[in-house]
Amino acid sequence: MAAPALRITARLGLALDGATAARRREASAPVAVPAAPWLKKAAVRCQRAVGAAVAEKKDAPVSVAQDRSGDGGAAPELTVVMKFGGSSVASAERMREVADLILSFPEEHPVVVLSAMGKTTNKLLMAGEKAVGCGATNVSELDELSFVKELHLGTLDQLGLDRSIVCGLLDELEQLLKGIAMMKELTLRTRDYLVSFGECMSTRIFAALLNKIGVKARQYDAFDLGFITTDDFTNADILEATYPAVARRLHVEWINDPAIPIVTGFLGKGWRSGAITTLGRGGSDLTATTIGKALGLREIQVWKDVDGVLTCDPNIHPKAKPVPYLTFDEAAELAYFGAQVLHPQSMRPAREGDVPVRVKNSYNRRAPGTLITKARDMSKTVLTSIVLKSNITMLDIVSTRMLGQYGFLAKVFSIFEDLGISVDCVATSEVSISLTLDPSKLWSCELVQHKNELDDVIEELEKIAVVHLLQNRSIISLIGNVQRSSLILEKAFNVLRRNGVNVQMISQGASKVNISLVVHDSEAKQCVQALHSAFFENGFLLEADELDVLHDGFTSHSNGTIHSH
Ligand SMILES: Nc1ncnc2c1ncn2[C@@H]1O[C@H](COP(=O)(O)OP(=O)(O)O)[C@@H](O)[C@H]1O
Ligand SMILES: N[C@@H](CC(=O)OP(=O)(O)O)C(=O)O
Repeated sequence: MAAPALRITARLGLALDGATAARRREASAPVAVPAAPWLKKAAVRCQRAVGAAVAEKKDAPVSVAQDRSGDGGAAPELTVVMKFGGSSVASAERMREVADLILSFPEEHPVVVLSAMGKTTNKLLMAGEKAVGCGATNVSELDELSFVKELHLGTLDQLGLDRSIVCGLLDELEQLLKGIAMMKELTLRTRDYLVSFGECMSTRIFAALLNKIGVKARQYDAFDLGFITTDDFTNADILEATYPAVARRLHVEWINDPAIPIVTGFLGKGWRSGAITTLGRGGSDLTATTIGKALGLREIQVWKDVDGVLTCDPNIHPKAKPVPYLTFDEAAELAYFGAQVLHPQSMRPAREGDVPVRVKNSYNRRAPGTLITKARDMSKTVLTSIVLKSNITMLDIVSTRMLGQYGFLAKVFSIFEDLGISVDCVATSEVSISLTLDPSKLWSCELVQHKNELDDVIEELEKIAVVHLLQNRSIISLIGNVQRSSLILEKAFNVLRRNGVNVQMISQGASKVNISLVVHDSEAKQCVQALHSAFFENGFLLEADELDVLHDGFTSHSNGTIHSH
């Protein structure tokens, strides 16, 4: 396709209203908080319990929880959010490590947000899918149900905690799966209820662990804490009412009875249905940033299993390295365009509340991680990170000139709006539009599988245009300083040309941090690897000063040339 004359990038997140009959799961009984006070005595017990578990590890010094109330009087303010993802709390040992990690910051008064343990969410989803076809009597035998039971009960046993902490939830889970088997149906609403068990159990176990070692903790289900969302099951958006509700509840209970809040990530309550909703896969990051904004905290820490946001997905390129600083815009763009490390919407509350986000490694706590803030010095920045989003559907739409340019663009986008389909990248010329469709709004399956939705779009578009459907495409996003776009593009296209890759669409975001290139799926990984080598491994970025000179020379002398590095 010829390169379009004018390029814009647009995102249309289109909400589907899922008003359904109200039904809500009863909030589970809160974890009992032992009488042990939030005081120095607790520190001694913490040292014994947690210290014993990790004392031999040289890189994980145990610092003991101090008297966090300072003068022993009024509770100090909550200071940070610490969010731990599934990989950070995947086992009893990991839970102990995370408890130790939290206690190693005695000066902090954290709100803790947890995801489900390990791969629990995937297992629950798989159990649900299988239950649809297996018959109610066979539900108890489902491997995935056994896995989830064994993981949680085994973890309680290893931590010396009472199995009753999750028994009620496990019974309820089995009942739900039997219900799915009887109905032979798994709706989006039921999926959310189903996966909620993961976070409900991990937080209860972790709160009980902290309480056992003498650190007062209080478990909260986000759907009871004040997380109010749209009723878009599996991909709900957080509503404004959430912020004051969450702030009030956490603040008042902390002041009256200081105990570390342990909050379920990922979950909310639909404002119309009153049912449990989820915030999209990886949504616990969004839970954390929402709490950070609600309470106006000093920092939001997102603890992962990598040393921060990396220059690319480490599964694509093992030489990916940590990016020390990012802006909210860069991080949002990176997440939106497919970097699994952060939830796409998670930067929004942090940016609105201007609360810095730190991405850290719970397996390597000394690593500095990535600090994400509103602004940073971009003067030496060329490229920050390369992101790949695969299995994308692309549409080339060429006007049949039945409409003027304005009418054409408006009509095309109104078709997507009416059908509730999100658009990722757009490149336009006067009479044509190329765009990619965003599969991320859909739950673990790609848009291309939703044949009817696509057929409807194409049928509507064909009333005003000639439409070509191009599947199995990938978007490679170059996140960086788009003020240096000529330099980035020159280098990128050199690499792509050397690798014989034909770029099918190019789009530069208005946010000035992202250039997106669309290539065929089959070439995409190899492209990212070659681009990573060129930009990050051959001293290219170390020559930023030199690039400055070249860049300035280029802009001030229009006939100047930039040498390929
Ligand atoms: N640019 C990137 N930087 C860091 N990690 C990335 C990137 N792209 C993909 N990843 C993947 O994201 C994973 C961390 O995100 P995630 O699994 O959601 O963490 P958690 O479950 O701990 O919240 C890493 O293990 C890594 O494989
Ligand atoms: N457990 C949910 C929510 C989440 O945020 O998980 P994680 O932090 O492990 O990506 C999921 O798997 O999507």
